[in-house]
Amino acid sequence: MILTVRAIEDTAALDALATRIDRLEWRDGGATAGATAKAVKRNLQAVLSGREGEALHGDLMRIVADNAVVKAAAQPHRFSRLLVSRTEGEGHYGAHVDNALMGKGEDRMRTDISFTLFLTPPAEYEGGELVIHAAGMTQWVKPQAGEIVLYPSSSIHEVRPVTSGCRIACVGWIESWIADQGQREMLFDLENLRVSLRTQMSRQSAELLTLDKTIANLMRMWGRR
Ligand SMILES: O=C(O)CCC(=O)C(=O)O
Ligand SMILES: [Fe+2]
Repeated sequence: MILTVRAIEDTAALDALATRIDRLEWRDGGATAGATAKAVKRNLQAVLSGREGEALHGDLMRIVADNAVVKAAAQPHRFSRLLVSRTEGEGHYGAHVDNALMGKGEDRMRTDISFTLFLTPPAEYEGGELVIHAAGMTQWVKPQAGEIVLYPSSSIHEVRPVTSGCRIACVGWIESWIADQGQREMLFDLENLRVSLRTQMSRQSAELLTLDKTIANLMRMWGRR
């Protein structure tokens, strides 16, 4: 499942983030890629370790992790550290697969879902599409600024060369309670059904209680760290 979620609604909030990101220091993006991905990665990455960088990291994390649709679609157990990348002047990230395991020690995690929070309006740069090669079909995405694209970490994907302008994006990974993407999709469908039925009937109705029970029991059956 490839999903686009609107996460930042107002342009003032996007402008404020852009201003903060502008003040950060940038390094070669190759430093944070796995061995094979490094060879195809041509972009810059913000240093998020300073005081302002950490504050920004916290705010970006809240934008993603507190989003109700992200929660329902991804069933997150753990989030990776986020990266903020800048791609310009023919910069790109060639076809690659993300590392299956990331982080060290306590933070070691499996990557089930990859996501990109797009921070630049699409009219401000050419190219820079995120291209996801799912089984049997290829999807090109270049959404609005403030939208998050979630896609399976198991897919081959790439960022097309940015031929003019500059593309700023925030990327990260999720370890889900539900490792299997088919099971995750079924739970997401049921969750959406529940939200829609709640607008039509009482929460205490037998139908909604049965749905609550089924969702909870499927989570118990499929939920794994
Ligand atoms: O910038 C993007 O949209 C995706 C970046 C990516 O694939 C990665 O960092 O592994
Ligand atoms: Fe990637």
